[in-house]
Amino acid sequence: MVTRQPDVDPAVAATADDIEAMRIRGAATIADAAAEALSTQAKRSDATAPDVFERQLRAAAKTLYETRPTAVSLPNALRYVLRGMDGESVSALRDATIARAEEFQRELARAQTTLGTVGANRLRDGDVVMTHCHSTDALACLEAALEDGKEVEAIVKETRPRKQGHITAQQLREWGVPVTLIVDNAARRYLDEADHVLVGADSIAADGSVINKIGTSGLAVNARERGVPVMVAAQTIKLHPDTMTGHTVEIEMRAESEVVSDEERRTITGDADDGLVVANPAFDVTPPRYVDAIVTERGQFPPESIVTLMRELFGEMTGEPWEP
Ligand SMILES: O=P(O)(O)OC[C@H]1O[C@H](OP(=O)(O)O)[C@H](O)[C@@H]1O
Repeated sequence: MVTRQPDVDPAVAATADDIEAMRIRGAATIADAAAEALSTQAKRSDATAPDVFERQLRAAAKTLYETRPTAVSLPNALRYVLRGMDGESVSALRDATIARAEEFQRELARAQTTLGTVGANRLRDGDVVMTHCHSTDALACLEAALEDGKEVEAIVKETRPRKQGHITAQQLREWGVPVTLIVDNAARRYLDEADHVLVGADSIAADGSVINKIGTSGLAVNARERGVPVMVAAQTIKLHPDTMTGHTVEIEMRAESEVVSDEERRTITGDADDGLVVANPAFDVTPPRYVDAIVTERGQFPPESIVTLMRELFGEMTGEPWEP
């Protein structure tokens, strides 16, 4: 459970729980939900003084921030909305915050659509695309290619331990795309049939490293060895400004229950039940040399040049998202 801050609306706390438990998941979807939650906090605030209203909003932001550490879209969303919290009275602050959250959500949706058209330009009619996990940014590229009348096929990696590849497969089948679902271990074999690897990102570091679902880096290394280009679909909300000042991106470690059941654990360890560590990192880091292009709503970039865009969009940012 997320640490509760005082004065946080129950609806905000519920959103935080949903993000933590991954009922709400995917970097862009988390950002959208966080903006929505801040808007809800603003609408429902019982504050009668501006400083109390602001304190409540910052407490809500901190509660949301503490859910999951890796996807930078979450703090970027919180910062964006809180920077619009402007006004001399509670009602002015409320209106400004709600309007800012709506603006953020609108821009988020627009960015994904624009990114999709850029990514689709990299895909040719008849291409086979290998995917990893479930990324709405990556799927936007495929959707735009389909809208352009291109026929594409997909090889979808299952993506252990949570099997989010199934969500990708379901979406692609709804769009009529032929799908071959494979276990993660079959990826290298099937790369011979793929024209592209297409993945999303939870964070992009200043050096162009891509932080995405565990297994992305191994896939990218194998793709390079096989000569298959790796395309990362990531809105600029995924750019991690703190990495410009030397900070690293924290990799979330998740519960062992996602990997083994209690029964499986007992089978392995017997009654002793010690000496077994189950490690479950949710993400890994793909170095820029294995990535061919980062596709954003501002166009596509070689990973090494992404820092230029990062500086232009974010400047040198410091401090926690909820700090003024
Ligand atoms: O923003 P979109 O492209 O939807 O997703 C980006 C990334 O977020 C997901 O993380 P998780 O499932 O929340 O752990 C996956 O790693 C995916 O590639």
